[in-house]
Amino acid sequence: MIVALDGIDVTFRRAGNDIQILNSFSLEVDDGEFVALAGRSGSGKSTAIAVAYGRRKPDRGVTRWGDVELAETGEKELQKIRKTSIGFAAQDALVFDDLSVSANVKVGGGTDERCSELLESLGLAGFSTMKAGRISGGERQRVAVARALAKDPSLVLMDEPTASLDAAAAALVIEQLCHAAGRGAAVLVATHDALLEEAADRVIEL
Ligand SMILES: Nc1ncnc2c1ncn2[C@@H]1O[C@H](COP(=O)(O)OP(=O)(O)OP(=O)(O)O)[C@@H](O)[C@H]1O
Repeated sequence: MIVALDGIDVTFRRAGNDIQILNSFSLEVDDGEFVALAGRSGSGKSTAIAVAYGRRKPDRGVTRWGDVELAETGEKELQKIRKTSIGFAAQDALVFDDLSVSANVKVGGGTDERCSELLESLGLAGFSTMKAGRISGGERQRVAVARALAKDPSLVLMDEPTASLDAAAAALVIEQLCHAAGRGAAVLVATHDALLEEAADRVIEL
């Protein structure tokens, strides 16, 4: 599902001043395309991902998922589309400590088979019955990635999905992102990771 941001402005108020983070920012990610959103810390990458997911309403500009314009669509309908078609992992992705690793992935939907396959591909097969509260930060990050991909979404939006990972674990995540684009999903990922930028079809600098 193509995601398009068109002429987006976002301004935050800080210490009594308005700071414009996004200024007429536009991007479009096509089906089957893997795009990395790069830029220095504080440049607005997370903000752009939040706008693309409809988590943050821009001050100006239009966001579209396919032919759905977010500002003109009710929250209930947006929620339905998110549930069926969008795989999202925030920078601080929520992992439920009291659920097992596999139950955490199943929260994202998808078949049991697909969830197991993702755990395997992301190097987590040995952890599937463990409570998520007992696994490491990097393992939690991969659980969040697996959950976002479990339903084979047609749009993938992630914020720094390899930030807590070493190169070997990051490579597993990157491979799954390439795989998602390969089966036709639009993939947009905010990142600082040079390996991820290298793997992307296109890098947009903020
Ligand atoms: N709700 C908010 N209120 C005020 N300022 C905010 C808010 N959210 C973000 N900002 C500011 O907007 C700027 C952009 O933030 P954002 O998180 O989008 O950057 P980023 O490029 O993702 O950074 P990083 O690479 O460090 O994660 C930062 O200076 C941040 O402090």
